[in-house]
This record gives sequence, C-alpha cells and structure tokens, in this order.
Amino acid sequence: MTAIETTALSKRYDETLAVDDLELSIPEGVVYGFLGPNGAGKTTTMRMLTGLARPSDGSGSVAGVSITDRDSLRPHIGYLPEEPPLYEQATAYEQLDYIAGLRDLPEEPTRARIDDLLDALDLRDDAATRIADYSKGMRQKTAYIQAVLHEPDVVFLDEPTAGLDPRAARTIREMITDLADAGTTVFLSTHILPVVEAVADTVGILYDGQLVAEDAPDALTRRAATGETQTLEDVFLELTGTDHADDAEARDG
Ligand SMILES: Nc1ncnc2c1ncn2[C@@H]1O[C@H](COP(=O)(O)OP(=O)(O)OP(=O)(O)O)[C@@H](O)[C@H]1O
Repeated sequence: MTAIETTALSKRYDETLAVDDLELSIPEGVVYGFLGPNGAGKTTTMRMLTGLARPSDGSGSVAGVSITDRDSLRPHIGYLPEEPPLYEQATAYEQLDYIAGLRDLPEEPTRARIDDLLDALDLRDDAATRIADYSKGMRQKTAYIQAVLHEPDVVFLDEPTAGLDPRAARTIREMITDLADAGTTVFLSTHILPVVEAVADTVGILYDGQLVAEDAPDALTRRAATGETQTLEDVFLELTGTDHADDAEARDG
C-alpha cells in the first residue's frame, strides 16, 4: 500500500496558489525528504496531509485514509510542526502523559516508552521541569516524542533537528532511519540538506507549489550527461533558481 497519495492536490489562499496540482505517491517505510525554498508550499502541503488545512482542489490519502477525514486520520499520523504546541506550565512528563491520554494509549507500555524516548534524547533528567523553563532544543525533543509516541504509520516532521545540539541531531537522524526500518513512513521537511542526504530514500523538490524533481538522492546528484556528481545543494539551487522563476512567471502571467 502507498502511505501517502495525492491527486492534483491544491491549496489557494486568495491570490496565492500555495500548492499547485501536487501528485505524490510515497510507499510505506520510506523516508521522503521534502525540500523547497521559503514559501514553496511545504508547510501548506503538510497541513493538508495531516488534516489541518482543507484542500482547495484535488484529493489525498495517508495510510489509506482520506485527508479530509481528520478524526479517522489522527491515530495513523504524527506531526511535528515548525512551532509545536506545548503547554508552557506543564512538565515534559505531564505533557506526554496528557497526549498519551488524549490518544487513549495503554498506561504501562506507554510510560516505559516515554522513559525510553526521554533517555534516548537525554531529556529524562529535565522531564520534571516546566516546559516554560526549557531551551529551544529541549522543547523540540519533547515535541518530537509527542509526534512519535503512539507509533503512527506516517510521521510528518518539519525541521526536526532545528535547535538541537549535534548529539541530539544525530539521535533524531538515527531514530528516523529506525522508524523507516520498522515500516513507518517519514515525511521530512528541512532546509538542512545534509540531514536529507543522510536519511532520505527519495527527495521531492517543491518550487512555487509544484514538484519540480523527485528521485533518490544519488540519482538527483548524478549528472547523467557528464558522469559528474553534484551536491544536493547544487541540484536544489539549480532547480529552484532564476530559470525556474522565469518559467513560473511565464506560467502565472
Ligand atoms: N494561512 C495563510 N494565509 C495566506 N497565505 C498563506 C497562508 N499560509 C501560507 N500562505 C502562503 O502560501 C505560500 C506557501 O507557504 P508555506 O508556509 O506553505 O511555505 P513553506 O515552503 O513551508 O515555507 P518555509 O520554508 O519558509 O517554511 C506562501 O506564499 C505563503 O505566504
């Protein structure tokens, strides 16, 4: 089964066509690196795929569930947004217990899982401190645990390593790979290209709401004509540079 499928998925905000006829077909157990310049439509896409924004046109399904059926979608997905919703007055323990309760997770294995994840991210010693007193990285770790706690089929991660120290960033990269190895599909949006190079099976590049490239990272960076290898950054800059901007201008008038 495909984990994420969209057909002509589009989102318009007044004059702005934020996502334009997006076609995705992402198999289960894949890490999909979703790249694009600022304003390309990545967050809008993720908000549609997680049921938080209604498509203007087109359709999509995640884990076999229509993205417009938000209640049915919820147990199947986890989402780490750019600005995660956390209760400032709660401790990480309280926050994660609360989320576990909302999701009706069984108490005992969930508590052990929370401890394991807190340990892995080196947050257990601070788990009884109020989130209001956390650093950006500590918040990010809490939000990451919140997104994967219920072992969803598909996880959407927006800049998961933002604000993390190198050790924590590496742990998250390893966790992403482990998730995919266990059959979870990871939809990863980040501007940190080495993270994508390290973990993604497939890379999609969004520009002006449209998918302008999609392939395995090594296929994207290999220049078929010359046999040379480019970096992912070279490919990104080439595909989202002035040539495409001219195309987009010509298309939109
Ligand atoms: N709620 C909204 N109302 C109006 N326009 C919006 C809204 N959300 C996004 N947009 C517009 O849609 C376009 C795509 O925005 P989006 O946030 O999806 O981009 P992005 O690729 O996530 O960018 P970044 O890398 O900067 O996070 C932008 O032109 C943005 O101004």
